[in-house]
Amino acid sequence: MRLADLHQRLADLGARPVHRDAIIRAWLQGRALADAGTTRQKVADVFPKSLREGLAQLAADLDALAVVRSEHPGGDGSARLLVDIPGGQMIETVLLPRDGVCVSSQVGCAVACRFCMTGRSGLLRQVSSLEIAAQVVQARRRRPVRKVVFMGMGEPAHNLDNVLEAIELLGTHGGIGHKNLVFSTVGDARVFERLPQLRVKPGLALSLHTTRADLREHLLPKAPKLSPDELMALGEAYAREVGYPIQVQWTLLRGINDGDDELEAIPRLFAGKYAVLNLIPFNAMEGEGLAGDDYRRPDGERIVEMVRYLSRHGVLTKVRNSAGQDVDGGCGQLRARAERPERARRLAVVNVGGEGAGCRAAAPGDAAPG
Ligand SMILES: C[S@@+](CC[C@H](N)C(=O)[O-])C[C@H]1O[C@@H](n2cnc3c(N)ncnc32)[C@H](O)[C@@H]1O
Ligand code: SF4
Repeated sequence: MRLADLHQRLADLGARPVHRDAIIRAWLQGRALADAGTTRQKVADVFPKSLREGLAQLAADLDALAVVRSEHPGGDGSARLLVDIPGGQMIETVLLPRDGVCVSSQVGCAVACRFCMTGRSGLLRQVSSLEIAAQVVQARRRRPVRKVVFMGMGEPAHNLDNVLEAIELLGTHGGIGHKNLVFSTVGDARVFERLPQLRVKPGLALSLHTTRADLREHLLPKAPKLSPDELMALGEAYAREVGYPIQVQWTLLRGINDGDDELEAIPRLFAGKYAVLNLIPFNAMEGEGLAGDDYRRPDGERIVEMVRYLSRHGVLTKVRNSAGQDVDGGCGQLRARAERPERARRLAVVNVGGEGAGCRAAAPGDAAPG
């Protein structure tokens, strides 16, 4: 369901724009639709009878957009939700520490990054704007939400209309600060055209992973063929326009993008740019045929060394640990496990202890970089 469908539905029930907006606000804030006014009495006073009578069914239909199948609390204060969406598909939504939520924008993903579980299946289905918003609603029913990061399953640039509609909705009626909406992408020309035109301009996280164009083409085989230099230039223009820095994402793969060559090239790439660097230690799972069979994360000492070197050379660098690693923290892993119960018993999460992939425990914008 998209916003136009909801508007039509409310109009058919006799809602005037002011009623419609009050109902959408109540929904996005995780309140009952019947509490859209300040009191039930007030709703009864101001809403037409047809609308009052239709609210229960509408609430049920909105609830069906994202149904929490199971909750998996992590030791770090996060919780992974396995969520059913209409049509028999499952997605992951992650409640982050410090009032954040990480939402999924697609079931599967066509970019096929070699280190990502979600990319293994290819694209299975787009997640609609209201299904994205419904993930935030589910989060708000559990805890306060002040930040929404699009770092769950899927590539937001490949579902742009739905993601941008969700961003506009969350940044207006949803009451989320614009820079606290974080659009995470491998980079796509359409993103850099469309984001500046939005009323609600989100923060931008750019999944770069390397300074080398050839390595990037290998790691992200179906990402648009924009070089790291081009991506940084496009990100820089957006960051200057909106006034908040690009968050450059770098999934750390031992022996692949953690070498001295990258360390020397990163400060050159970042020189003069309004950007911060998030190093994300690779999150792996055991088991044949699962993402990351060939990858490892660097050891802790190397990661510390990298942060020190980069900080000394003027790059604001943070290590971003994923939320809920003790519960299949890598993006798409919980879903994969749920879809393969017979295999699940043979699997074990390799990297436990609060580090890994997908949704950051400390989401971009959460803490001062450096
Ligand atoms: C799951 S993606 C979703 C958003 C978007 N498709 C993107 O790539 O930016 C969010 C982040 O998770 C990271 N990621 C995916 N799989 C990972 C893994 N196994 N370990 C660490 N980070 C991972 C990606 O590199 C990306 O920066
Ligand atoms: S990292 Fe992002 S773009 Fe790459 S496959 Fe996973 S979800 Fe898709």
